Amino acid sequence: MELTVTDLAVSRGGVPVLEGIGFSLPAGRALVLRGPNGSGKTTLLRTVAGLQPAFAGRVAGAGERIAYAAHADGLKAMLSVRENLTFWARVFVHDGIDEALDGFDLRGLETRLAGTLSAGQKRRLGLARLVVTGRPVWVLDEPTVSLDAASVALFAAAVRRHLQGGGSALIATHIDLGLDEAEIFDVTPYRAEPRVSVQDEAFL
Ligand SMILES: Nc1ncnc2c1ncn2[C@@H]1O[C@H](COP(=O)(O)OP(=O)(O)OP(=O)(O)O)[C@@H](O)[C@H]1O
Repeated sequence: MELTVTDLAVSRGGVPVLEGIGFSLPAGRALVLRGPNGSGKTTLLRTVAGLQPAFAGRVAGAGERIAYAAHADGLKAMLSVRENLTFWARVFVHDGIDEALDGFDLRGLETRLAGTLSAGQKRRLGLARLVVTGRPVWVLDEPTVSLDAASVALFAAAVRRHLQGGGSALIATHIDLGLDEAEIFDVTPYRAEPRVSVQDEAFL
């Protein structure tokens, strides 16, 4: 089943941000959202994840198929790395804890409290959580913030495994992930149609 976005329009704080957005994301594929700051990438991801209402258009194939990872890592500071993954695996009634630990190089940190991790280590754990959700559509907002080059490569490899397993990924990022197989979708800043005044119309 593919994720399909059709003619989507979204406002934030009463101001139009996105209009006429459409794409489809089949199983096994990744789509990278590009666009300048403020163009609406986060807004689009939040709408796809069901966290932001649209005022027009349609999102199909999302809902409970989505695993959403935003800027905040959302970790339980007083649980260990393994306990965090176990917690989320139970919430999503899935497993994959060992795959998550191995995939994000977290074995050496398994017993550490999440609250004591460095920013990049927290990010790795936050992303490892995707694996234990078992959900097919990963929706990721700037997933590589705080990651060093080696961790970006781990992340790209995890996405690739997810795609090979029949999953898909929608990713907003400003950096090159090295995912050559990903398609690019440009989110262009919303521009209101220029209004033509009655006076101007006289000259048209
Ligand atoms: N709660 C809000 N109220 C009003 N405007 C908002 C709100 N949240 C976001 N916006 C505006 O919506 C527009 C799109 O924001 P969004 O965060 O989706 O952009 P982005 O492409 O993800 O940006 P960046 O690359 O900086 O992360 C921006 O102009 C932003 O200021």
